[in-house]
Amino acid sequence: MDQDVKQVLYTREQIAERVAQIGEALTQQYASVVERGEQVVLVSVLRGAALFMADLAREMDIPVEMDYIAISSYGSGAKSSGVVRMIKDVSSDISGKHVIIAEDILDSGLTLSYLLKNLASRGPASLTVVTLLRKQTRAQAQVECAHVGFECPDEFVVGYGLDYAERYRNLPYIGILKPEVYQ
Ligand SMILES: O=P(O)(O)OC[C@H]1O[C@H](OP(=O)(O)OP(=O)(O)O)[C@H](O)[C@@H]1O
Ligand code: HPA
Repeated sequence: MDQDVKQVLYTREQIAERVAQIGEALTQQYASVVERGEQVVLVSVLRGAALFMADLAREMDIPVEMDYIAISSYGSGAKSSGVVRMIKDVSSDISGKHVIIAEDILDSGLTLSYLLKNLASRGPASLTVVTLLRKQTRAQAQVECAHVGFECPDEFVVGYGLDYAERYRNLPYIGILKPEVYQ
């Protein structure tokens, strides 16, 4: 897989360090909520963000529920189809809970815009977005993020959960995919 990567952007160590920082910040941010006996739920957007959430959850020193939602808009291509589809809903009722959406990448913003609207309609106590990567692209729907791991260049990236046609998710680092692989 390494030979298909043009440039490594974030190493395994850099990702681990940043995820730990975000986990610590969230622990502090939600400490009072937990003290009041309210529930915090981490929602991972499958499939890409599964690795990020698994690592993030272990960097948080407060009790959290873990749930999963599956959304797809890229299919097997490198461009958003523009049509966001929910493939799997969360398993539990999120009303009255503090929801933290853990996403791997904010690119066009379509996925998160859809998700925020959808989850907000269920009456959570609060709704926050944490994304590991935010792409520096001009055409992006406005999505407010509580934490961004890295501001990433406008290139197609893979690894640490991010795929191209279901490949490269298990790369331990994040890198730019060689354009000849997807063009
Ligand atoms: O901001 P956007 O342009 O909407 O792109 C971001 C979304 O695209 C990818 O998901 P994808 O649809 O490829 O599904 P996957 O997580 O299963 O790879 C990625 O994991 C994000 O969820
Ligand atoms: O750059 C990307 N890589 C992988 N999946 C993605 N989904 C949106 N942007 C990307």
